[in-house]
Amino acid sequence: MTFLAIDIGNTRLKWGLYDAPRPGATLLAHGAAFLETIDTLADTDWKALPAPTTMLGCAVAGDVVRRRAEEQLEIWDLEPRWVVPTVQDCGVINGYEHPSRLGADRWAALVGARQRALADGGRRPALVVMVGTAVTVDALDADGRFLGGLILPGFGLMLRALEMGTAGLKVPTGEVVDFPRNTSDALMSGGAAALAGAIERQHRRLVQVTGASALLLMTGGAAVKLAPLVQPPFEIVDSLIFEGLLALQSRR
Ligand SMILES: Nc1ncnc2c1ncn2[C@@H]1O[C@H](COP(=O)(O)OP(=O)(O)OP(=O)(O)O)[C@@H](O)[C@H]1O
Ligand SMILES: CC(C)(CO)[C@@H](O)C(=O)NCCC(=O)O
Ligand SMILES: [K+]
Repeated sequence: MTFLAIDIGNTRLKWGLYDAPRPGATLLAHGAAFLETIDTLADTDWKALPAPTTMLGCAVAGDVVRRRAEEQLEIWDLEPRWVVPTVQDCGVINGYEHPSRLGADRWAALVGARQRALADGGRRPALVVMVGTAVTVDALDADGRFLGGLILPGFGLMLRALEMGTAGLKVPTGEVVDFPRNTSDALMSGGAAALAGAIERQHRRLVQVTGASALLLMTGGAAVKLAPLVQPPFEIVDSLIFEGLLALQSRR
């Protein structure tokens, strides 16, 4: 009963093949592909994979990209299924004004975070941070209620905006440092400080509002860039979205 989890973001498609569709399943194989290259997955990364029995994905890059992914899935006898956020699932209550308009990746990550909070005794709120093309900072209280969250530009979008809107800010990628003394480091550190500040602020608010010490879980390709700056103790969980997809699939 193998299970394929897919996360289509705005930059890359990430996939993971598990030995079963349930939390705690073993990851058998995984990979990532930039959206420009996903049309070759069936002929490359997926070609020699054992056929998945079921799949569940979250896709936030639009219908066209999702359909391109579905074409690649045709090598297997598989019904493509995609997450649509609901009012409640797997112990998470969706507080969005229009629950289905919440990003499916955010919903999956919240479900994954709730699984971890429950494993941790269940009485801790959690702040769920995804650092991808866009950055999201989502708050979950101790009862699994999604209180709401922020959407910010990711590193790439921030840098591109500064590049496009100025004459003199076209420079190579820099490092995150406290007091930058060249343009590259100033840009990279500025972006990192903006994101770290938002994360710390939401974490502080969540602790104030819930009166409990909140878990801080970070995921996404660029989460490691923030690690040196973020003050509250945090855990980087690369597979957070996949963990949510496993939980969502297991209760169907
Ligand atoms: N020149 C750059 N310098 C530093 N960071 C960059 C640059 N270009 C892009 N990035 C950042 O790298 C990250 C993209 O990494 P990655 O593809 O691993 O993210 P991701 O989690 O797969 O994103 P998504 O899920 O949105 O597709 C984004 O945060 C992006 O903003
Ligand atoms: C915010 C992103 C881009 C993060 O990947 C995605 O979750 C998305 O497109 N969300 C839809 C809008 C929303 O979540 O309010
Ligand atoms: K993402």
